[in-house]
Amino acid sequence: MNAGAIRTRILISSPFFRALPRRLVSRQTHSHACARPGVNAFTFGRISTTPDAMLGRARDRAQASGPRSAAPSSSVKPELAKQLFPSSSPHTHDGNIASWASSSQKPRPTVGANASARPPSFKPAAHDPLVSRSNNSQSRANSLASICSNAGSFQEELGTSSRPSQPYPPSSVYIADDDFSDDNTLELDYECPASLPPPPPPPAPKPAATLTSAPTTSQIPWSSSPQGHMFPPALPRKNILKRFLPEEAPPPGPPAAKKRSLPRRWAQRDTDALGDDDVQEIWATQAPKPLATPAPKKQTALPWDTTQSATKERRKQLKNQSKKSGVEPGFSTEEMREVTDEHVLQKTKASAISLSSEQQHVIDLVVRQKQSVFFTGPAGTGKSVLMRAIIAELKKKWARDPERLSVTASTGLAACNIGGQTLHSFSGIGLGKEDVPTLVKKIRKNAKAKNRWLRTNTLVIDEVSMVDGDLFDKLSQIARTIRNNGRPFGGIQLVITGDFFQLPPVPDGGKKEAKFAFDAATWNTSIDHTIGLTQVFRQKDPHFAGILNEMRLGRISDDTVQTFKDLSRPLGFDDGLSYTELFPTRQEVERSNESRLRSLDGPLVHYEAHDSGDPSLRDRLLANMMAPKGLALKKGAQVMLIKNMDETLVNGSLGKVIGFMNEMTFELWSTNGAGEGLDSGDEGEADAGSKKKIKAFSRDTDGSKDMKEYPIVRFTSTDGSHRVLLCIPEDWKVELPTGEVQASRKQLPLILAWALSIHKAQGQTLERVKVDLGKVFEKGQAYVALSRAVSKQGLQVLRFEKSKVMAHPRVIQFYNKLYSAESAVKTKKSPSMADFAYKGTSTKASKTTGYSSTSRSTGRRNVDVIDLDEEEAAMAAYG
Ligand SMILES: Nc1ncnc2c1ncn2[C@@H]1O[C@H](COP(=O)(O)OP(=O)(O)OP(=O)(O)O)[C@@H](O)[C@H]1O
Repeated sequence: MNAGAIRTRILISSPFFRALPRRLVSRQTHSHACARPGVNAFTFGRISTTPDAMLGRARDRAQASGPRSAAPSSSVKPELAKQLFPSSSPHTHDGNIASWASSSQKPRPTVGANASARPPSFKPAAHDPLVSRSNNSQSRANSLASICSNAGSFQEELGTSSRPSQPYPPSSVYIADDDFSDDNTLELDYECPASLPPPPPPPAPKPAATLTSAPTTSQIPWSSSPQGHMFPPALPRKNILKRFLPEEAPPPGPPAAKKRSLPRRWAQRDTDALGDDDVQEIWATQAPKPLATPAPKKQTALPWDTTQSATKERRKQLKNQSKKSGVEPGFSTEEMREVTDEHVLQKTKASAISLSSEQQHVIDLVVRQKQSVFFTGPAGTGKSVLMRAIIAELKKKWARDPERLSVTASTGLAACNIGGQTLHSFSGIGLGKEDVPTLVKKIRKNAKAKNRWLRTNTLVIDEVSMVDGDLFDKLSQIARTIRNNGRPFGGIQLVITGDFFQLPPVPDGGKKEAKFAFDAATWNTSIDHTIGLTQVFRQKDPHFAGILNEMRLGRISDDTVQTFKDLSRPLGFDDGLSYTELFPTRQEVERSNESRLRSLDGPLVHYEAHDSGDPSLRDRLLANMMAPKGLALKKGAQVMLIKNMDETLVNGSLGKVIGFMNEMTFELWSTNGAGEGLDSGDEGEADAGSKKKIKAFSRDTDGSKDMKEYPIVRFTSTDGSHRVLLCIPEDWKVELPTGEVQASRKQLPLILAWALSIHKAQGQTLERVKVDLGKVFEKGQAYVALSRAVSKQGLQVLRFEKSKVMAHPRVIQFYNKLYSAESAVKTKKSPSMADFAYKGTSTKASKTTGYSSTSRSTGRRNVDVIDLDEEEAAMAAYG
């Protein structure tokens, strides 16, 4: 049976099929009938003429046809029911998305009509989407509304759990001729096993076992060697074989088995996917010493590996090598040695992040359980780290179909941080001021935007606190209309993060106050789970984390006020590195950076960005880019890295410009010990002396290298060690999910970093920060500013006033209701809440943040809610 046949059967025997519109059924079956005449063609041909009645029979037949055909059905059914047909319609709307669609739609059959024509054999079961949808929708809407919308409605929600089912609203979904031009979106991410790629061959013997046993004897013939011998020899194998020619074999007797670690590439790869290169690498690594040439130094790509990825990897290594071994002109020999010493790199590489259990729980919900999730939590709880991990997982999942994942954020800067695009750009709505029918028409005219809506399975939205509630509703309705799917966001899985206590949406001209996303009518029905992250990673000091948390809630004690006032003392560090200043307004920022740059001696060096892309789009797309169009630097300038280089040199690392060199001179510095003879403390002379040498050297070169001078920056990396980097231009791209580049900018990965706006600093972690709260104008702004700091020791606060600490009452109410729901759940012990609730505990979290950590679910659709402790609840209740 081919894949198509199996797929069709599963559709028939699943609840999904019952909800398929008539025309789609006919189309699916028709194509199948054409492909496979005979029994199937007959069956499906009949279905295509009288669908509903035939569906029942087909399903019965499929079920009766034996365990083989029934198995996929039963295993798929609940999953599909859960994923495809949860409650959908926003309670503020009648569910008739036709009213949102363009007026040019033709009369169409409706799902409602199909539902009413269902034969008795389709009596709604617990998982029948056509019935439970209405039921779920109602109870879930109530449940969620009770949590987030109505002050006293939680009790009501508990009381409504036994409400009778309500019929599905009739005639609610219209189908346009081209609405199923992309039928496979309807399958979402389910594929029947037979349509998947063939299963991998049985696992190869464990590499560890193979590899450790190999060197113990020199007489391993090819036939008993690892499965690499199965592969046809390639040219370079000559070298490998040479090592194992009998005459070159070591003398008989077991040579001392040397403990060898696995090559990294081996460890990362599937053992059953060994290629020629792997064989070579394994042999190279395994070759006993006396046999042949010494084992080559550990490489991740061999010279003869000319695959694109290997070449890219090698280039990257070379680039990193030259960067990492850089020596700072003007530093003493000892300091230079310290910088170039390999141990610095070794040490820094050890500090990789491992996700906490609550972070992993969210990954599980999103990636494995395919739930729509909103995860929130105070500043520094690792929301961005988690989001990046989720994106990485989802990218792996959709490696073959990358358009299924769309990564967006509310602002350009936030989007850059996660390698995505703005929500506006993704949706193709421009500024999005028009009403939904107009926006839908606009998108339908834009094939790319329409395709994005149709192809997306998972939509990531970062920094949701800055997404306007009306925009959220519009997007949900647009998705439902364009995808012709009445579920929230047209069935797209949402992965949303942000902290509503941080910066709110920027209100547009007409509106007095911004509307939060959680105030959107469709918010509750769009989110399956709300998870509260509780473990603060940024601040290690529990007291500091605690007072920041007070600020977050806008309720600070007198002691806390005093603590912040005491932080007005100047910051003093003796390593020459200054602090970052944060200001509420952009003017203050520019003024500060310019004056600090002016105050430095020495010539100004300008770096103009090289932009490319469609000129009509380019400037707008690149306007929000962190990398500036023009950058002026001087020796001694304080800069911030705006791109991740490796584990310890990351976006946000602070550094100081210590000189300017071209790539050639920098290489010479690092490889030829160009720092010899430099006296520490005499940077000027050192520079001059070394440049003389370098000039002489560069005359001998063929001029193929870029001789432009770039800044050499001495960074303090995340583990506190110093790293020196020649900062050469990097690329920033604004691209579509397909990888098509819309605009790009080539610029140094640096910005002046004496001062930043608080809005730009959102999402950053700063070791040393001075905050001037004088002109704070926004709720959450003071909290965002102060919570960037890692410690009190690295924080200076100017013009702190209690009145500057403002939390939005609506936000307090929102979080407070999550708490109330949690309290109620604790009392009632709802049996269903355990289904998806986060069960891990985090004692560390309660120690460091004063939070208790479990999150619970409150209803059939399981909404996890944040569990606040008494103190916080008391504070939150104030709102
Ligand atoms: N699991 C983890 N283990 C160790 N460190 C972590 C972990 N998760 C996050 N961090 C660190 O905590 C700091 C804050 O993380 P992150 O910026 O993701 O927090 P956030 O919740 O997004 O903060 P904000 O709301 O302020 O943007 C970073 O320095 C990050 O490296």
